Amino acid sequence: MARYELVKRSVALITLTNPPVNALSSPVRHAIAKSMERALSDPKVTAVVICGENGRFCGGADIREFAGPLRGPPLIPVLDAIEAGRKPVVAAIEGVALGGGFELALVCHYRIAHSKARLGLPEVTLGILPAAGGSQRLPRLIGIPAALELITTGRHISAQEALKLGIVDQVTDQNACEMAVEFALKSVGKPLSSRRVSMLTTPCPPDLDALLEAATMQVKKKARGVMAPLACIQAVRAAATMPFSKGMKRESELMTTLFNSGQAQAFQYCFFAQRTAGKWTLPSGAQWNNSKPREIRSAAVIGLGTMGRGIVVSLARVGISVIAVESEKKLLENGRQMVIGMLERDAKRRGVSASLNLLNFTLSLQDLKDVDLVIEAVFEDMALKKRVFQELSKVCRPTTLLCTNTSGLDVDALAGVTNRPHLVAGMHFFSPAHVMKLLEVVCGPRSSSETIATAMSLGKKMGKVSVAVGNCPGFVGNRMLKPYLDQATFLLEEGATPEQIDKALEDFGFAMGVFRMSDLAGLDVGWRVRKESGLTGPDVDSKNPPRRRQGHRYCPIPDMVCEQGRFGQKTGRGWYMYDKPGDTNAKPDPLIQNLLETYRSRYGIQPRNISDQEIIERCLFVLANEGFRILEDGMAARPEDIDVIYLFGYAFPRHRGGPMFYVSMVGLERVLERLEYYHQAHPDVPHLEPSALLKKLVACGSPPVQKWREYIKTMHSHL
Ligand SMILES: CC/C=C\C/C=C/C(=O)SCCNC(=O)CCNC(=O)[C@H](O)C(C)(C)COP(=O)(O)OP(=O)(O)OC[C@H]1O[C@@H](n2cnc3c(N)ncnc32)[C@H](O)[C@@H]1OP(=O)(O)O
Repeated sequence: MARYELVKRSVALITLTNPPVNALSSPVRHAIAKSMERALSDPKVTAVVICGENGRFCGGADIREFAGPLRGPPLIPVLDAIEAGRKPVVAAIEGVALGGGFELALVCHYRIAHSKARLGLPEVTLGILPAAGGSQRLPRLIGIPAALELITTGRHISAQEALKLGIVDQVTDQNACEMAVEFALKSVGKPLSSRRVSMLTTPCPPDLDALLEAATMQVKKKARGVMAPLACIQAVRAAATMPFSKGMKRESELMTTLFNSGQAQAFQYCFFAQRTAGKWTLPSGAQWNNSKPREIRSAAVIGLGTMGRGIVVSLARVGISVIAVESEKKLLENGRQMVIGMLERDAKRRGVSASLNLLNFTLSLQDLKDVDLVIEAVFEDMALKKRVFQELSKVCRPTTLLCTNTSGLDVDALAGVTNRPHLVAGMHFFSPAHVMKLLEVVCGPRSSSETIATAMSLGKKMGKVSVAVGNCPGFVGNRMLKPYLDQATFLLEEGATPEQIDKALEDFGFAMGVFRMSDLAGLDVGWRVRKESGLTGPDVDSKNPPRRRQGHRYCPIPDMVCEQGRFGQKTGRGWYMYDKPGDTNAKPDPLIQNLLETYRSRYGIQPRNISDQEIIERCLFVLANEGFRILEDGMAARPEDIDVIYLFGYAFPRHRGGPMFYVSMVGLERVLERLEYYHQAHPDVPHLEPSALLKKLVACGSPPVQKWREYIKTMHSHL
């Protein structure tokens, strides 16, 4: 777990050997401690260099170990012994020095970094704080403001920035390890006391309180209800106001609180869920590690609406040449200007030049004959999409992959109109497509493993978190959204207000409640879908009771809101009112209150007081209940995939881990009991009926979420 060798006759070289990221697992900590003892006690050794195998210094503590009791030597004494040693120790930082890896570097007396290395204290993103002395040493080394920013955001910095901040002593383009050995030899005999960061006095700004207060306000606004950034601020305050040993004690207390909060578990689950999601499998046995993706050099995007424009930008900024297609000259010109503007702004923000030379705009599908892949992003209209796919089938060379950005239509029906159904898949981006990280890759029953591998790999290249899902109406994300939205509107009927429901969801951790979010997204989109599905509009059977459709409870209030031309922020009116169209400041609207009151009295509904608990339970338990059905149906391979979709596509609060993790933390038995209760109260809402999988998991003793897969019948898998 760490190699020990003597180089240049007097330098002990300790190499961490724990692939893939040289995490500080128990055997690694043990090996470091033993190697340091050996180096310090060997009279031949005059200096020490610590580096990591395979060009990676260290990715930090082994996060998997956090799930169990501490085994092996604790990290802090191992690090303290390095700093206290009487021989100079140099960290040779290549690749990454993150979390505990960065803290390891901070106890070394000197730090040499390769120019491509990245450093950071990302613990806050795992729901914890840098608790191996990082929160106490970094402020001493670089001052409060800079340390506060790095510790509360978890941002990774480049070697150059680290040099500027005074974190590293030298940056090199050459072999950092060899440079560190040379550096170590030159350091022999020099006094070490000023190199021990724990001995430094924290440079304390006169406006410390104001600075910490401002940071507190900022993190409270940015990460509602999240404890870790607040604990980080308290730890930094300790570094500014306490001696090192007392600060370490405070750091440890804060860490214990975070560890016992449940939030740390949720964040760490998210870390692994995100990585698990990339490991897709198809029923054929093809999977992520045995299927080769094609290289995509050129692509076409059909339709330059909001989605199409974002997709063009996502492709072009990773170096893929794109032909963008529109049906009319005016739309094409408008799309061209928007895309160029978006790419230029994006390039400016990233400090690179905009890749405008990769763009071509055309009105003719004939121009697509040589592209490697097409992404169709026209209106959600099956007949239109089928015409496009038929045309593409004729125009594109037989090997071109044909993908659709549909948000829920049948991908296999589109594959069926082409001459290459195996090369058809869904690539469902989320709006705005150049910003949102999620990509649902929809695997049709005829999609080949190469097609899926290519779509997944292209997603990764574009910086997306790609999740493979099955082909069912709404796929995973939007299929689950429907019952969630239904519950919100049923609660309105029963007596709640949009602002009450939003507040309950925002207190839970969502940045925006469901109605505020709908106003932002535009209410007309859902209205059009409901009209097309025959749920509202002139075609609705007049004999249908007004609050029932297709045999189930239906709430027509969203349709009534749209009928008044209230489409959300863009029209200045929606579930809320705004000072003018385009404004974002949502204010409760008495007209909506009136509409609800009139509606309730028209249907003889006696409004009742609805608790926040009921709002959360009905909205979120029904969301997870549909997630269980999706798992039963084999449309998602595992609960982690569903959670990743909700974290990255629907801004589910990360400190809750995603809907499936959340219900596992509430306790499946409790969730089952509450769903049974609500279903009894609302028997005409089938989504409230507990799913068979939920019942099965409860009957099997409510195993942890990571084990649910074992209880899902694989014969149903569509993935
Ligand atoms: C009392 C003292 C207590 C605590 C103090 C210290 C706390 C910490 O150090 S917490 C850990 C802080 N470190 C991190 O947050 C870094 C996490 N890792 C990453 O950001 C990335 O993995 C990377 C930038 C280091 C590499 O990225 P990439 O090349 O894209 O690889 P992957 O992310 O796919 O990771 C590959 C593989 O490694 C696993 N892994 C990565 N880091 C850790 C880790 N710190 N502990 C355990 N495992 C780790 C990752 O899960 C992947 O494996 P799987 O595919 O099997 O999941």
